[in-house]
Amino acid sequence: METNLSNESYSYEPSRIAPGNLIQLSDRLVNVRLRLSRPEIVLVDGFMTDSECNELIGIAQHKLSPSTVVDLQSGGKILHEGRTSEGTYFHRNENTLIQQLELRISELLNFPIENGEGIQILRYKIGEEYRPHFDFFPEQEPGSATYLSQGGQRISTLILYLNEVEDGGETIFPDIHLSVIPRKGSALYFSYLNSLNQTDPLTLHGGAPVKSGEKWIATKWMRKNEYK
Ligand SMILES: O=C(O)CCC(=O)C(=O)O
Ligand SMILES: [Fe+2]
Repeated sequence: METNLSNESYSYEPSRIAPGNLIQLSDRLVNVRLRLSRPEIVLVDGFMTDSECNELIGIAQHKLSPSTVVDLQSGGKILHEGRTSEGTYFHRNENTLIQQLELRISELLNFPIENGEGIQILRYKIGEEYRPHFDFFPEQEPGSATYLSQGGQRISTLILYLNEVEDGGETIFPDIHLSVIPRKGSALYFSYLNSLNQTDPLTLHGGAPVKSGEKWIATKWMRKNEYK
């Protein structure tokens, strides 16, 4: 008799990301550096050039404000001690660089641009962090309803590292004991919603406190349906 010792409830499905060590996108060749299948995590190098990273930081740095989290009761955005970065958003298509990145992301993920939220930029200074959390919305909480009404549940996250962090600032997955060290131009993908609408609890993750230097990232969340 087969016994499910792992106590797993999430059913894993084939990756959307192409196989192989190198992936040719229409404007870049990117190198896959790590693939994990449970949970699904893919790390690629060379997703952005240094000058694209610098340009993105340059246009974001003047419009940062303190990061918020969703209040699960009201659906409003609130400040929270677990998330101490500053950030900003770009609308889809907001400028040429954003447009190019959105096309590249959509090609890497084999998923429609229209399902993407606007790119979020975050800056963490020394001591700032984002404590472990899920990027999907808890379906049973009243505060999730407004978010879920704009394109449905999130299915995946792509984090773009825009600079090198002198020390600290890893993206951590505590339940699988994984830390990813930021590298300028690299992209970290993880997915957590399958076609059965199950969400993967192993994708609990956070941004560890920066110990030295600054950390800049851009984040693209994909929704199940078109995001409006
Ligand atoms: O800072 C990180 O590495 C993680 C960021 C993150 O989890 C998020 O933006 O949702
Ligand atoms: Fe997150």
